[in-house]
Amino acid sequence: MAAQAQLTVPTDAELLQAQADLWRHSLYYMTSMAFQCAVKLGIPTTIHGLGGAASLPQLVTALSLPPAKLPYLRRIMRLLATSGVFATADVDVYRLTPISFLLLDGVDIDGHPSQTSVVLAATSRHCVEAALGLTDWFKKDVAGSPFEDLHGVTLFDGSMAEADPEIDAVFNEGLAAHDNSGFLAVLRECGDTLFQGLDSLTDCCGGDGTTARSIVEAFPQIKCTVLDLPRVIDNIPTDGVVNYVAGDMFKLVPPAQAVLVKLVLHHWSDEDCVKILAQCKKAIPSREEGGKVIVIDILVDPSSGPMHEAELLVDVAMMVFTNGRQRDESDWGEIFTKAGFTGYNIVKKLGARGVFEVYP
Ligand SMILES: C[S@@+](CC[C@H](N)C(=O)[O-])C[C@H]1O[C@@H](n2cnc3c(N)ncnc32)[C@H](O)[C@@H]1O
Repeated sequence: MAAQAQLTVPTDAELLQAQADLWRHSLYYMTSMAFQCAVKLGIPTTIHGLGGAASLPQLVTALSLPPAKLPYLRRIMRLLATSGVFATADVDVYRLTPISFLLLDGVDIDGHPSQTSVVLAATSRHCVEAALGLTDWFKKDVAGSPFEDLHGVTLFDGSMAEADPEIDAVFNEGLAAHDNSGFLAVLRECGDTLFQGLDSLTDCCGGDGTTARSIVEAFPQIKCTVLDLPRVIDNIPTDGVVNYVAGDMFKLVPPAQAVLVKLVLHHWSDEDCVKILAQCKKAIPSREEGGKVIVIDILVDPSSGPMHEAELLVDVAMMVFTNGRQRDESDWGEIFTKAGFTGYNIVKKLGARGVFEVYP
């Protein structure tokens, strides 16, 4: 007879806590949907327009909602205030928090463009349906992500744009808003270590050149080149500040003293990361001549407290939506070694992101 595990019966207090935790885990999506609803209604921007704090009746009027919806709005706002999206200033009065500051339409806060499109993309029907397909996907022997398996298209490539240009635009807007945020903090916290003394830099997958332009602004001596796919580069007007090169990072990375790879590698499998980094290595001189690759990407770190849950959520999101993953230090060390690098240094952990220098 198979051995039966000995069950230790939980205490009453533990069982009551377990029931509450079970509700939380089963209903977390209510927070996501309430969050999406607040963004779609434009509540952060409306509170901002009302001077930074607003009562429920003020919100109902400003948003042109039926007055009978006020008690329902109260319940949504109460949940979102408990989750830190808003704060309560007084009874039934809400104000903005750092999260809702990131959701103001058309307001760029210290280089963080509005993140509304990130919320709309992440909570879109396409993404939620892909997550609902996780169980079926596990049972099938397929190579692509649950998103590809369900929708038959790959996120962020031409196939998505062809199948549904409208949602593709939301995803790309969300990606740009996400990736362009926080770079001024990198410049402030470790700009000198990373960029002082460099004469040239290639931003590999640098998109529209936003990052490269802020580097040149802070370090005008650096000759900056942005590499991206022809379909991206062909739509960028030349600006005289940065040199734009259309190409494929799997074939050639334009040579420079340093190559920057920011929020790129987490979209790719380990095998592809090794190929990309090997091309980056070919583009730079020896370590003695100052050659290095700067990698800025998510660094999963169990000691990062509440940040760690976010790191794990974006890891599973990568698994559901793409073929990429988030990596801990040993994962990063392994792909750096496999790509032929001799060492690396973690210059700083900024939020969930690690800033690495990787040496040839
Ligand atoms: C996640 S974004 C990069 C974000 C950017 N480094 C930033 O921090 O703002 C991905 C970019 O990689 C580009 N890309 C994808 N495949 C590429 C390839 N094979 N060669 C060059 N660029 C590529 C895409 O066009 C897109 O602009």
